[in-house]
Amino acid sequence: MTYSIKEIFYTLQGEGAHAGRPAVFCRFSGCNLWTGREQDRASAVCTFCDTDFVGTDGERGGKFRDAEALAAEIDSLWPATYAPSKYVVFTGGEPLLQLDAALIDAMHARGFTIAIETNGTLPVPPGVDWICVSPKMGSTLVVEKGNEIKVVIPQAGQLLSAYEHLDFDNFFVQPMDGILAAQNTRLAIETCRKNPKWKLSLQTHKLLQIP
Ligand SMILES: C[S@@+](CC[C@H](N)C(=O)[O-])C[C@H]1O[C@@H](n2cnc3c(N)ncnc32)[C@H](O)[C@@H]1O
Ligand SMILES: Nc1nc2[nH]cc(C(=O)O)c2c(=O)[nH]1
Ligand code: SF4
Ligand SMILES: [Mg+2]
Repeated sequence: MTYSIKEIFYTLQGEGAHAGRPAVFCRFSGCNLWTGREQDRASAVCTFCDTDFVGTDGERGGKFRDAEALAAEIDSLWPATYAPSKYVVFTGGEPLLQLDAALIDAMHARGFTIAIETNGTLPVPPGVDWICVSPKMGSTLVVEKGNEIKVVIPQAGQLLSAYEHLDFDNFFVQPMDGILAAQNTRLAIETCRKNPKWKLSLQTHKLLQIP
C-alpha cells in the first residue's frame, strides 16, 4: 500500500519513559480525531493538538509507494556507526490509520525496534514493540494495554481514576501545551505528588528546542 508521510526526522524522543533516546520519527499524515485545519479545531474531538500533520510537504515527507521504500528512507537516517539500538517512533497524525504488517516487517527486517504514539482509538497490529497510548476525552479508547499511557491534562470531564485499572507498565501525565502551559505544568506536578501512581512526562524536546 501507499503511505502518506508528513515528515521523517532523527532526534531524541522527548516524552515518556524513553525521553532522551535517539529515535527516527516518522509522522504519518492525517488523524481520525481532527482534520488538522484550524477552522475545524473547535468542533474536533481532539482540540489541543500541537502538531501539523496535514499533507506530505514536511522534511523527507511524501507518498511512499510501499513498505520497503519507506523503511529504506527511515533506515537512511540512522547513524551507520551504531546499528544495535535502531529505534523508530511512528506518530502523526494517527499512525494506526496506516501502520500495517508490511511496514512492521520491513522495519524489523532492518533491525529496528518499533514504537508508536497513538490516541488509542484503533487496534494495534501485532509486532509493535513499544505502545504509547494518549487517550482523548470524547473518543472511545480501544487500546487498553501497552507500555505507557500518557494522559495530557487537563481535559474537560477527565478523571485519571478511569485509566488506573488499565494494563500499562507506566502511567504518565503530560501538561497540555498552549497558553496555559505553565499552569498545566504545576497541575501535573501536583497530580503526581498527590497520587504517585502517576509520573510526570515533559515535552523535553520543546525545552531543548530540538525537533
Ligand atoms: C501529536 S500526537 C500524535 C500521536 C497520536 N495521534 C496521539 O494523539 O497520541 C503525539 C503526542 O503529543 C501529545 N500532544 C498533542 N498535543 C499536545 C499538547 N498541546 N500538549 C501536550 N501534549 C500534546 C499527544 O497527546 C500525544 O501523546
Ligand atoms: N522529540 C520529539 N519527541 C516526541 N515524542 C512524541 C512526539 C510526537 O509528536 O508524537 C515527539 C516529537 O514530535 N518530537
Ligand atoms: S489525536 Fe493526536 S494527532 Fe490527532 S489531533 Fe489529537 S493529538 Fe493531534
Ligand atoms: Mg510532538
